[in-house]
Amino acid sequence: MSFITNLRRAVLGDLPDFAADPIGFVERHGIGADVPVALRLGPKPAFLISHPAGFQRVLVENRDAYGKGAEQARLRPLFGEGMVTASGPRWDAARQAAKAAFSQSRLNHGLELALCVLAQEAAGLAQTSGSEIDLHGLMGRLTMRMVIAALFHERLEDAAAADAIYRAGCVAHRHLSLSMWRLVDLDMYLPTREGRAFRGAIAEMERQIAGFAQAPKGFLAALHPLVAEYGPAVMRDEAITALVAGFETTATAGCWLAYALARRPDLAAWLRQEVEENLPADGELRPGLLRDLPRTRAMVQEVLRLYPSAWWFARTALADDVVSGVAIPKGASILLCPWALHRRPDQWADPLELKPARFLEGPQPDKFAYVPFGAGPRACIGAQLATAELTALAAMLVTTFDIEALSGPLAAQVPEGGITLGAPRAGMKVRLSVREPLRKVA
Ligand code: HEM
Repeated sequence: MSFITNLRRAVLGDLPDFAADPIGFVERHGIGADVPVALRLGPKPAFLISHPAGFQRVLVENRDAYGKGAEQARLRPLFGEGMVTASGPRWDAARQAAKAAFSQSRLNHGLELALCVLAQEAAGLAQTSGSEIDLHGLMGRLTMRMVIAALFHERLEDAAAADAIYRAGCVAHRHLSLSMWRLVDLDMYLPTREGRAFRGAIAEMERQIAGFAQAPKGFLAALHPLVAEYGPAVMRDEAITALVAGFETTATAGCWLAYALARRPDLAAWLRQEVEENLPADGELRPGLLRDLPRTRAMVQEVLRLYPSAWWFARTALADDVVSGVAIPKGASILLCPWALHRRPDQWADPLELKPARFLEGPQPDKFAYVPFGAGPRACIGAQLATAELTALAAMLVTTFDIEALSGPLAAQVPEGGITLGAPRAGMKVRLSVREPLRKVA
């Protein structure tokens, strides 16, 4: 090895290897490991965790010894002190307020609006029946509108506003993915093009959220006690947090779900039969119906097993600990990796096969072997919403369209592996052709 290579390795550790091929890196190091794997990501020690007992220890058993430390600093310009980045009493208060927002009745109303948006978008897609579509762009625009409808009870019918907030979400997400493994995020300090674009995206989201906050509904209305305690910036921080946490994760899952259905017409037909048997006479999807579609939900669960949008998430050790016999020093970074966990052959029969029926039959997986939404007190607040939205999306797709995959086999698709899993860099293309008369548009 040359002097430069040695120096680079001494300073950056495993970072260059990780950044060059993130998915390959965690597969090589993580799948099958029964203890935390020591890594060096920059100057700090780090550990990759991809076994159930490790998730259990860090997220539940000894959770007070792990915090959302340095890893979250990169998110602060965007999320401020929102729920993802906050800790202590501020986090506690936000979580309580959000629980009220996600109560069954509030959620149902938001979901009804999200389903109207889905029906509208399906009608739009039907007009271009037979054309080639890139799934990531389609799902991004669709889920941004659905999440805004579900959370803020706004249908965002103005196409220019919908486009602007979608683009802002993409820029913000891309910046977080690019800066994630840099030792210093210079874009935050220098007048670079990237930095300007990121700040512009934040400003656009703030502008639209300020508009929604003028007559707060849904999630924003539930934040009142928090605003009274912590001041008006809470509204901005929590709304951007929920929007960004909820949009790209759901879009990524929607992409893999649609592509999986395209590659597996047998599964699409299996789902279609279930949905058609349960759809009311007017053919409209409603929130209550989504609970009665076990096959469709199992498909969503299986897609989130093989393609978990949150394919890794991080903690910082706040105290020394021992995880499965390995000493974890205070200050170490912990990478928890659902991608590697969900593909363990000791936990899943045929782990690389898409088999939704595994969630309907036979023994269910260890609680800590399946964590697409995390676990413990900081598990995803939007899990129920995301599952409902994805179930509705699958139901709409199989009953409305024939989906033809144009980008090759599912197993050959390698996700980008940024801050969320993402789609392959080259995109995933499909052709959507209308199957039958469209459902009524709300
Ligand atoms: C398929 C879609 C989604 C996936 C896979 C997902 C996954 C996750 C995961 C794994 C965590 C835990 C991260 C950690 O422990 O560090 C999390 C947290 C969170 N998610 Fe989601 N999420 C999704 C959709 C949503 C939606 C729709 C919302 C909108 C409300 C949302 C809001 C949040 C928030 C606010 C947190 C932070 C919770 C806390 O720290 O207390 N997520 N999500």
